[in-house]
Amino acid sequence: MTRNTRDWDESDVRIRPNKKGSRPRTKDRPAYEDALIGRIITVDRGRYRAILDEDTAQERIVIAARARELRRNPVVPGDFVALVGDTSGEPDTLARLVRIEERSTLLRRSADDTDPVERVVVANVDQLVIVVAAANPEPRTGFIDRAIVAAFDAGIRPLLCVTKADVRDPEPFLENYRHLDIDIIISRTTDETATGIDARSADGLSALLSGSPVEELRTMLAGRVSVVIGHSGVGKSTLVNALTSAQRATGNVNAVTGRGRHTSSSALALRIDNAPNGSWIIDTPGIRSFGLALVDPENILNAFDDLVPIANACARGCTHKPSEPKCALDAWVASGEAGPVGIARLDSFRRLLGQDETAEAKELGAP
Ligand SMILES: Nc1nc2c(ncn2[C@@H]2O[C@H](COP(=O)(O)OP(=O)(O)OP(=O)(O)O)[C@@H](O)[C@H]2O)c(=O)[nH]1
Repeated sequence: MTRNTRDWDESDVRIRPNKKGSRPRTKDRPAYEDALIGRIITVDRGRYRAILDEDTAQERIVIAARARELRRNPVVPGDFVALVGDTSGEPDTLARLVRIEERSTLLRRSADDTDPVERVVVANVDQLVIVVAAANPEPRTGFIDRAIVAAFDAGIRPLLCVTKADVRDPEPFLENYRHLDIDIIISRTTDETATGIDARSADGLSALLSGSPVEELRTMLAGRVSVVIGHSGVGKSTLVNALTSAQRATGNVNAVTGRGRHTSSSALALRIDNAPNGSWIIDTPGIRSFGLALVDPENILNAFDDLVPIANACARGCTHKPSEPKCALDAWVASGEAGPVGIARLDSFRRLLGQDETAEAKELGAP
């Protein structure tokens, strides 16, 4: 006779001693209905740091280990997870992570030469902040396009943040993005000490960032969870520090993560200062690529709401690429109804569609 699963606790997980059959059977797993739900902020060598009772007086960081039955399931920053056992967050305690809640979005890093496995990077993010420098290092449209495709495909809103506009005018290269519906923030350093935001970079030096672009970005990130990507040296750390500085100044970052940021090699969720509850930014050191192998063209098309009704006339299975003999988007241009803006939008759409064509295009850093 089966017991009511409500009576079960974690000790009811049946672990069979047999080597081959050590995973508990699905039907025997308890539901953990009394588990607490937390947000994963970072993962470090098999230990998961979750924030519990967020934005309440009981808020605490709990360190957890993954339950045996989840060992094949990646848990990443941004995940909401169910925790049982000691969830006090007291020093030297360890909770047990027993379930990953359903994810609203998921970003994957593509396989590359050194790592053949496609890995999950972050979960449940609303926005992808793509940071590029106007110069030093040079901006690469390939990198940006692939990141935009990855975001559209995952149902995440992309934002483009151009740094170092004090070094070079970014407008000529931004022409490539004016026909996409994405917000662009242009950041620069300033001499105005009264309005500038002093932010430390990854190398420990300070840069005085012009205040208004940082505030514009802060507004766009308000109340949302965003992930930030960019090549080394573009000023990503400087920007993230400008948005999360109060935590660092008060030393909370170390309390939260247990280590200094520059030693961090995994993604890390940080709370944005002077922003409403639930405003988080996830920094992704060293992550330069996203999986584009299985991009669905319809997901890209959906980001171009003016093209959707036109493309509805296409035959089923039309990829909308220029090679399609009867794509309704070509007929629209030929009829003269598209106009110059429509033509530019179609060009942008097709440029993004082309991003999944070659194997090396999977690597965001490819020139
Ligand atoms: N001129 C100028 N320099 C900037 C700007 N933003 C950042 N920098 C400088 O660019 C350098 C690199 O900045 P970081 O923030 O460390 O760059 P990063 O992208 O985090 O680099 P990694 O940590 O290597 O990934 C630092 O010396 C910054 O002070 C800017 O808007 N203008």
